[in-house]
Amino acid sequence: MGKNIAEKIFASHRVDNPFGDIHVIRLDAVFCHEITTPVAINDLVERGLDRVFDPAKIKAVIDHVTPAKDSKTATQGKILRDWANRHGIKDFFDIGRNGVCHAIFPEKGFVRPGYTVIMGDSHTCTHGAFGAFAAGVGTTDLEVGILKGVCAFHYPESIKIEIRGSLPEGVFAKDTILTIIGKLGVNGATNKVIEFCGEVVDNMSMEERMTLCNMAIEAGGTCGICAPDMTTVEYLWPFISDEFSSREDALKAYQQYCADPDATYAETITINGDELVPVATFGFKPDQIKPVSEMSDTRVDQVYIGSCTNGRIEDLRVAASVLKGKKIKDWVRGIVSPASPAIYNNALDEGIIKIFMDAGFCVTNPTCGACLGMSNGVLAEGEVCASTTNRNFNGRMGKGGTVHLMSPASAAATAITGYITNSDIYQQGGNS
Ligand SMILES: CC(C)[C@H](C(=O)O)[C@@H](O)C(=O)O
Ligand code: SF4
Repeated sequence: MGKNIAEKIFASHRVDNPFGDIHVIRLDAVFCHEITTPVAINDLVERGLDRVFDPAKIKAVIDHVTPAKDSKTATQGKILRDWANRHGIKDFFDIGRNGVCHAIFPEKGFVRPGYTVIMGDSHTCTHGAFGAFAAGVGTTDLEVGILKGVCAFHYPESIKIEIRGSLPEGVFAKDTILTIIGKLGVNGATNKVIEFCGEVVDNMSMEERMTLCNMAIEAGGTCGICAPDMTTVEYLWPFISDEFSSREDALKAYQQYCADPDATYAETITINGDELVPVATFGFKPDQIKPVSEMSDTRVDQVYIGSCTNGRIEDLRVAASVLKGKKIKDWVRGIVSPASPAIYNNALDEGIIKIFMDAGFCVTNPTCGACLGMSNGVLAEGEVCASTTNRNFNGRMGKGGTVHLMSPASAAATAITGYITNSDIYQQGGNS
């Protein structure tokens, strides 16, 4: 019987099947950040197990609150930093070189098709964009991963989501995934892998695929996943050109992880890309969505552009194309956090940072910060934020605050009017 992508990855990484549907798989990478890994480190130290399975396969970054805002966050950073130094973890990204984990790790070429990756972070599903099985885990799994390089999973069933046709002008990967979550509901993919396919996905850049996979967890999915293709190979080529004699060879090797034509799925959903419109969330769950055009009476206090969902260069480019030559509304606080130093640098070189600043945005260093209401843009009670992030939970960006999730284009248009606004009003041009 044919296999889907996750089944192929499990088949090639399985080291044990101790009972039932529990499968122990070998890990190609364990990613770490300063919020969840210190808990695991302290526990391992206390148990006399202060070891790592392979320092080259562990990648660590201080990203959630950086620069540290208080003693507590400084200590969390210190625990991660000391641990990385003590174990010779070379891929450790500290202040000045750090960025949001799910932006910086792919950018460094750390994720490849067919890889298995865990991290103590729910948006680890982002890395499935590369045709990898990447899942967020809790402290115990993280400790086992760090020590032994393995992780136990329930054998995952997959939901296939085929997005046909093409996206209309002004509709983006973010609108697509929000619409999908709206259809699935926040528990619609619980413990399942969401395999995205179809013409729309085939035509997406790696950044757009990351936006898609990033929010799989918001429908309960263990991982989002896209089949590796030439777009994947092109993105990875600077990192893999020593391994393969040509891009075609790389593609051939990676295609072993594409789904078989007769693969089976728990469910198959077909979406017509041509029918999608710009959407935003209302309420406190990511499946509560409405067309942006129906939300024009929602006034916002803050607009945030950043995060592992939409803080990449293509996101900043599209937002800047909306903002160029305009000023944001006087009552709006605009904040943009490029998700990594490379993104920040590119945005500087392309004149994007200047466009943001001229429009009245504050530009922060690369960090999660405002996304989870920890720093650099926390909301006050009763305030409303239009945000390119992935969670609109009650109080997410600050106690008593409300978050409306949307694309960078919609967020930029909203900053200009001060009310939730469709970028159509300002933007003529491409979909990039
Ligand atoms: C801090 C971390 C545990 C958390 C997560 O896992 O998602 C954070 O990244 C978030 O987005 O809320
Ligand atoms: S940017 Fe937001 S969602 Fe992404 S890892 Fe950081 S806190 Fe979590």
